Amino acid sequence: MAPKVYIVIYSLYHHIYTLAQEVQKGLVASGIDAKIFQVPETLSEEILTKMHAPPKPDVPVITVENLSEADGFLFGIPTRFGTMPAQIKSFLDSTGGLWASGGLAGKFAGTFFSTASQHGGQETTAFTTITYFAHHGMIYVPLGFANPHLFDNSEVIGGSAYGAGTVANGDGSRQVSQKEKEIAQTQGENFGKVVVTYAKGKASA
Ligand SMILES: Cc1cc2nc3c(=O)[nH]c(=O)nc-3n(C[C@H](O)[C@H](O)[C@H](O)COP(=O)(O)O)c2cc1C
Repeated sequence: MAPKVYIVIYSLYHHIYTLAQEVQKGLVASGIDAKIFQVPETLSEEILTKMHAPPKPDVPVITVENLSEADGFLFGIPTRFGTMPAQIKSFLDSTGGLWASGGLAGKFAGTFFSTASQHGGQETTAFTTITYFAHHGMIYVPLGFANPHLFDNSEVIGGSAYGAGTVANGDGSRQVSQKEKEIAQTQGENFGKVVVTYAKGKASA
C-alpha cells in the first residue's frame, strides 16, 4: 500500500487550493497516495459574503481522526498578520488528544504559503507553525532551494526554503504563476521521496 500524505489547507480565494493541486501532483509522482482536505470554517456565511469569498474548494473537511490515517501532512496556509489564520490554528488547537497519546509523533510535516504581498510574512508564517510540529514530535521537512526558480529575481515569485508560495495581491487578483506551480510540484515530489524512503526503511526493519 502506498504511503499516505494529506494536504491540509485553508483557502478563502483559492490561491492555496491551486498550489495544493500542484503539491498533490508532485506527491503522486513520488508514489504517494495524496489527498487534499480543508480545515473547518470558523466564519459565518454573512462574514464570508462580506469578504466576497467564492464557494469553498471541492474537497472534504478534515477531522482530527483523519490525522491518524496519514504518514505525513503538507499544510497550505494563507498568511494572516504574518502567521496562520484562525481557521488553521483552531483545527491544530483541537489536536490535544493526539498530542497526549503521541499520535502524530514521527509523522512528517511541511508547509506552503500565500500572502498578498511579497513582504507579507511567508517565512514568519512558517516559523510560527513549526511550534505545533515540535510539540507533537513531528518531523519537519523544509523545501530548501530544491527548485532553481527560488534563485530567480527577474519577476515576483513566492516561496522560500520553508516551502512553496504565491503572492496574491491585496485584492487577490494575481494568480499562481507557472514558476510558483513548478516550485509547489517540487515540494510535493521531494516531501514524497522522504516519506517513501522512510516507509521502505520501516518495512524492511
Ligand atoms: C485578516 C487578513 C489578514 C491578512 N494578513 C496578511 C499578511 O499579514 N500579509 C500578507 O501578505 N497578506 C495578508 N492577507 C492576505 C492573505 O494572505 C491572502 O488573501 C491569501 O494569501 C490568499 O490566499 P487564498 O486565495 O488561498 O485565500 C491577509 C488577509 C486577511 C483577510
